[in-house]
Parts: sequence; C-alpha cells; structure tokens
Amino acid sequence: MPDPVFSKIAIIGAGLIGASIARAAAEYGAAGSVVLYDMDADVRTRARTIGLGEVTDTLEAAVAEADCVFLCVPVGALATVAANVVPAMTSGTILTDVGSVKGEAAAALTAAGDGRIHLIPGHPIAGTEQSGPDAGFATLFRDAWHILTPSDDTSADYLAAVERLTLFWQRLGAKVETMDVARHDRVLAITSHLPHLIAFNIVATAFDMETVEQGEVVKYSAGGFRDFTRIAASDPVMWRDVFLTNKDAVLECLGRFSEDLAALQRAIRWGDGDMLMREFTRARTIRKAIIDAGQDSGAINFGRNPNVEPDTE
Ligand SMILES: NC(=O)C1=CN([C@@H]2O[C@H](COP(=O)(O)OP(=O)(O)OC[C@H]3O[C@@H](n4cnc5c(N)ncnc54)[C@H](O)[C@@H]3O)[C@@H](O)[C@H]2O)C=CC1
Ligand SMILES: O=C(O)C(=O)Cc1ccc(O)cc1
Repeated sequence: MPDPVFSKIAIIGAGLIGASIARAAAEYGAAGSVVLYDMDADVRTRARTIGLGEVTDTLEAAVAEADCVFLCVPVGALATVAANVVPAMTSGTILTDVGSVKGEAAAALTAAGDGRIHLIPGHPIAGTEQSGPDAGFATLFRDAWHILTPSDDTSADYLAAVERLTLFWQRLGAKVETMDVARHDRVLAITSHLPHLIAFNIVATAFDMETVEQGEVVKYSAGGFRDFTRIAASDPVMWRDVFLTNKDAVLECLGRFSEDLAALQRAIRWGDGDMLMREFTRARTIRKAIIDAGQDSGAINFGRNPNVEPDTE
C-alpha cells in the first residue's frame, strides 16, 4: 500500500460521515492513525466498541498533532466547533468539513481561522438516510464526487494543502472537483436539498390525509412512495440546519418548482394530455442522460450501505 497521505487525522463528529471517513482511511491506508471525538458520550462509547479508531474524551486531545481535522457535525454546529478546534491545532495543518451547505461552512471556518491553519471546506456527494457511528462504511465515497471550495489564497502552502486533501479523498475513491461556494449551494439546492424537502412533505401529506388509512399507506407503499420514505427518514437535525443555512437558494428553487407544479395541475384540470406528454418525455430524457453519464449505474452510494440488508417489499 502507498504511504499514508496524512500521518494523523482527527474526526470531530463520529456519525455516518465521520465513521465512514474513519473506516475508509484505515481500509485504504490514507491516514497513519485516526482519532475521533464526539460531544455525545454514548456515541464515543459506541465508536470505541466498533473500533473506529482512537476515541478521546476531549476535542483538544483529538486534534492535537493531527495534520488534518475533519469536522463531521451538523452545519449549524460548525461555527462553534471550528472556533474550539482551531486554537488546539498545530500551525500549517488543514481544517476541512463535510457540511452539505458550503456558504455557511466557509463562513464558519473563516471566522474561526487565525492565519495559522489552512481552511478548505468540502462536501462528499455521498450518503444515506442513516446516522450514527454504526451507519458508517468504508466504500461510501468510492466513485462519488467530493467537492472542495477552497478560498482564493494562491500561496504555494495553501495550494499544496489543497493538493494533499485532494489526494486524501482520491485515496478514499472519490472524484474531487473544486467549486465556488455560491455555485455549490445553488446546484445542491436543486439536486439534493429540494428533493429532500419534497420527500419530507409528501410523506407528511400522505400520513395526514384523512381519506387514506395509515395502514394502507404502509401496506401499499412498495413503489415510488417507498423511495420517498427512505429519504424522509434522514436525520432531522442535519436537514433543519441545511434548510436554515441554504435559505435563499432553496427558496429560489422552491419558487420555480411551485410554478412548474401549478402548470402540471392546470394541465390535469383541463385535460391537456399534450402538455403532460411533453413534460414527462422531457423528464425521461434527463433520467437517461444521468444514467449515460454514469451517475446512477450503482456506483453512487446514495442509500446503499453494503452492510445493511436491502428492504424487503
Ligand atoms: N448524511 C448524509 O448523507 C450526508 C451528510 N453530510 C454532512 O455531514 C455532516 C454530518 O452528517 P452525518 O454524519 O450524517 O450526521 P450524524 O448525525 O450521523 O453525525 C453527526 C455527529 O456529530 C455529533 N455532534 C453534533 N454536534 C457536535 C459538536 N458540537 N461537537 C462534537 N460532535 C458533535 C453528533 O453527536 C453526531 O454523532 C453534516 O454537516 C451533513 O450536512 C454530507 C454528505 C452526506
Ligand atoms: O441518501 C441520499 O439519497 C442522499 O441524498 C445522501 C446525501 C445527503 C446529503 C448530502 O449532502 C449528500 C448526500
């Protein structure tokens, strides 16, 4: 196996993403050692029991002498955690995160920065609806995009740090791209955040409908609705933070979505089959383009944890 990219990494937040980084770093030899900290004592105990790495009882002990620190906490907790982590870090090392909203993450890291640490926000475009240390698995990031949103610092040291972090994620199997923060948040608003909002909403609507027996919703939910319930099972704290911190981009998409939905509503009301055919045919073409681009060939890990039995219908 090639030399580790980092001799020691620290992971703050030992949930799905933190545990997956820990497992992948060990499996693919990307880090010499892995140290974790979580504010929840039960999570720390579990992380020790399942052997994710060394688990410390303080944040400071975890980050001491780490050459890269990964913040794997909900987006709303990033500012506080970053402010506590930076003073305990060694000069010249890297602070990154995995938050789903990069505007908020970049602001949190920048506010905590003291000029000694390389701040490189990041986002793995891979995950599942599960959370907690047991949900993590080593292959989560394989063939998935990892987006880095580096600052405009063009110093040789900073560029070398970005290069090293890129190598780390590539060692975990990810395809790394750099992107502007605002663009990231606009793209993810439509490709990830709005779909989650729609899933939360459709599941709530189905359960609130007085005309539908809840037992029947469960009994007949083998098709499309079942896919929505998987996404709607995602962690409420994480998703509350996503919507509160990517407010503008999500509201913009939601406005467009509502207009398009109203147009479909009108077509159904007036029996405009041509319009429905046009829209559904276009959607099918887009799906085909995604498959042809290799984005849904089974390589992307959304909701696919090889350690968990698939749902039986
Ligand atoms: N779940 C997913 O599919 C994906 C999540 N993300 C991002 O990854 C981050 C983590 O998400 P998950 O791993 O899914 O969540 P999780 O809920 O599985 O784990 C988060 C962990 O952070 C800990 N934590 C919270 N506040 C903390 C604090 N102040 N100090 C120390 N530990 C703290 C919690 O106790 C928990 O164990 C979020 O920012 C999310 O936006 C990114 C890509 C995919
Ligand atoms: O499980 C799914 O379908 C996902 O969409 C996972 C996911 C959730 C949040 C992210 O920021 C990235 C990926």
